[in-house]
Amino acid sequence: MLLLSHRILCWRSKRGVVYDIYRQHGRSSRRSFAIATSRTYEDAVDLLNTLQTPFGVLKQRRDAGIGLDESAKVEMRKCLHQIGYSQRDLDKLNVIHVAGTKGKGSTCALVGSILSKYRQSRAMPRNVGLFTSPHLIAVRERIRINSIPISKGLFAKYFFEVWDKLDAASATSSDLPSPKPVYFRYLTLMSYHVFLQEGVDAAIYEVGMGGEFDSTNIVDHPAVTGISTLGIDHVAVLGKTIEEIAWHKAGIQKAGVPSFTVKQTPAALKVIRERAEERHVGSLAVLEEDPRLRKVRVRPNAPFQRLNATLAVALAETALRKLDSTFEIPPGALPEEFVNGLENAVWRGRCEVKIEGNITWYLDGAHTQDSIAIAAKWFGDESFKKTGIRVLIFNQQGDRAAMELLEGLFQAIASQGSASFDHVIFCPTVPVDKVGKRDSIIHPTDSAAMAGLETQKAFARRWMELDISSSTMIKVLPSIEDAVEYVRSLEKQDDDKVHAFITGSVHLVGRALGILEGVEAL
Ligand SMILES: Nc1ncnc2c1ncn2[C@@H]1O[C@H](COP(=O)(O)OP(=O)(O)OP(=O)(O)O)[C@@H](O)[C@H]1O
Ligand SMILES: [Mg+2]
Ligand SMILES: [Mg+2]
Repeated sequence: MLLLSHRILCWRSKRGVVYDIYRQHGRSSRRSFAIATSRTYEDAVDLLNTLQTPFGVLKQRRDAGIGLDESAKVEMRKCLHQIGYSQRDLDKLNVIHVAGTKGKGSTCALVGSILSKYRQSRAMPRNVGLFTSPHLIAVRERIRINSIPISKGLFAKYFFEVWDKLDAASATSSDLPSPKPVYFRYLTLMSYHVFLQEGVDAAIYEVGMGGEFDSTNIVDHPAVTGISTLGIDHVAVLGKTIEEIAWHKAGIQKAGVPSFTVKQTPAALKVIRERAEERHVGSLAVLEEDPRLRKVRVRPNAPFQRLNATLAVALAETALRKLDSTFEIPPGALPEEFVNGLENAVWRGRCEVKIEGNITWYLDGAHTQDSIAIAAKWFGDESFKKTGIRVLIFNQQGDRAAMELLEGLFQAIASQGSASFDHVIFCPTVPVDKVGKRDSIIHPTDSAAMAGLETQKAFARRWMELDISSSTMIKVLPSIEDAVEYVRSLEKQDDDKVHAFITGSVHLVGRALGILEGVEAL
């Protein structure tokens, strides 16, 4: 059913959930006015997807130069109260809060893995929560307990509990009905509910965007805060300079709370120090690579990952001391739990290698200039000395300077010598002719450009200009499924080794992993 008036757009989903979208002052907000008749995980994800901000609205905001402000935090605090918690309840979570341009998710996963080892050996913490973004395959990957994504059943239960509490608060309020928090805010709110209900006493939070105005930044007394490597990303929202970006990220530091960062450019570090002082943090330490990591096999064994591990060690140690004031690491080598935690941490889709017969898949979701250079170097180190056919699969359709990203990738590959790709494939992340999985529906993309594969065709033209000397086959394919099939057909034709590098977007890598493994979540 689809009813359309100039004020209200209303539709009924297959499962009988009715939604409406009110158009107010040119901006849309949503509110469910009928009770869902069915409340499965799928229903929850469908409802959650209605909270995504449409591409057009994002674009309008960007074009008008509207940046971030306090509003997300104001709304989050209000909603936290509406779902039955006080600010002080969040202190029970002993939050480990991580901001940064690159390495946030990896650092969070490393901390989670270390704490999980202590949970096994000493029952401290009792339960470890991990909130990260974006997800690779299923949205429930964003909320983990003891490293495992919460089940579909738990996701649905907590999703609808939050939904109902917000509806009830809205119904009893004398104010106009307030729209639900948007997608990321809703998930953040829900994560607090999940962790508090499930007895989590150490919760690791990856910032969504920036830090100062992020919806994760409403915890007044975290156990510790960490700022990973800073660089340039999200310039439309955070600013074009490293100082502006650092200002946002350094806004997670809190009064009386220890703060850690890693070595940064002097300009970034200056801002972090100023913000630490302004906030009266407990202490600020700027970490160089931890010498105790020399004997630890972090994966990949690259400087950037050892720096993430350095930060993770400091964050985990501080959190453990918060849980047990007598906790101390003996001088010298790292304790077994730290070593095992670091060596066995799993963070999918980042520098990941998968072998399938003669095909080796190299998957990395890098999508900034700095990280794509690192990913290209990693691929070169892993594959250039080996014989076989080399394939690149690339996409980037978010709010980024995608062409510069592609050029950066080309340069980073070219700078490693004469090896190059035999096949280069550009494809959209969500197939244009197939219905995408509901977990991977991303509204903030330009659907018109996507339908015509305009972005991918432009990538192909640019690669052709850059790659003048080579005999590379350049292709635009309608979906990542087709790209995977294409690579598999190469293996069949030549019976040769194939090295396939998939990069440029976390969403692309996630979808590829879903196809390769046929799983619903990672
Ligand atoms: N410290 C680092 N410095 C530079 N690049 C890094 C660093 N850590 C990781 N990377 C690169 O960035 C990619 C993404 O890493 P990760 O998921 O940890 O970052 P993130 O900050 O969570 O990024 P996102 O913006 O996707 O949330 C990795 O696959 C790797 O290529
Ligand atoms: Mg990011
Ligand atoms: Mg991340």
